[in-house]
Amino acid sequence: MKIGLFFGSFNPIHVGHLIIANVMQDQTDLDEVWFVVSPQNPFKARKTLLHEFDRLKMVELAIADHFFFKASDVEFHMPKPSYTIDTLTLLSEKFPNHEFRLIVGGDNLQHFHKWKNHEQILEHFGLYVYPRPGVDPTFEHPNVRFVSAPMMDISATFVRSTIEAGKSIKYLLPEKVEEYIKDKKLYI
Ligand SMILES: Nc1ncnc2c1ncn2[C@@H]1O[C@H](COP(=O)(O)OP(=O)(O)OP(=O)(O)O)[C@@H](O)[C@H]1O
Ligand SMILES: O=C(O)c1ccc[n+]([C@@H]2O[C@H](COP(=O)([O-])O)[C@@H](O)[C@H]2O)c1
Repeated sequence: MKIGLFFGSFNPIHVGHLIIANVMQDQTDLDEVWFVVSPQNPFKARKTLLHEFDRLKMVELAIADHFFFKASDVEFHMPKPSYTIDTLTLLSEKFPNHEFRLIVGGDNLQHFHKWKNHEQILEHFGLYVYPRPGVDPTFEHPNVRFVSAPMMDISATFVRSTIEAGKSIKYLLPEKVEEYIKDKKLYI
């Protein structure tokens, strides 16, 4: 099978992530999308980062009813920060019958040249890119595929700041995730 690996901090998962995954699974040759929750992005500060167990739980709640989506905690058992090439290598060894591609938002292309062994990622795996407002990624490589789909101006940063401001996050993420955040009093 051809698997799209959707790596992310998912702090928290929001409807943007779900729409991206659905477009990738439904409109490309990807059979499944696996959401890989990264404990620590090498480029991001830890300040507002929730514990990875909470982030994984929210991903699981969000995708529970989608047959072709899966959640992965593979990076929880690996050294931190989370370098994508190391995870790709491990997953390829573990699942030799699957072909893996990376799903990324256009913003990630801007700094992609700084990722660990990025040439290897391009050569052996390749990227499926979802457009993101405010970024105009000019990146030419035979293994980089731009998927044309509606842009969404939503981010986990916006979700967190909305919660902090005491405003409603209804419709920004699935109801079950909203309930989890409220029950556990997260991001306040
Ligand atoms: N609205 C969006 N449009 C396109 N790509 C997105 C969007 N939101 C998230 N992504 C992509 O999803 C992946 C995981 O992103 P991440 O979990 O960091 O979400 P985020 O909303 O960008 O978070 P934050 O605001 O905390 O930086 C990344 O590849 C990112 O580019
Ligand atoms: O491998 C790298 O060098 C690398 C550099 C920056 C980001 N990443 C990964 O890219 C993914 C997207 O990160 P984020 O925080 O934007 O969701 C996440 O899994 C990070 O670990 C990976």
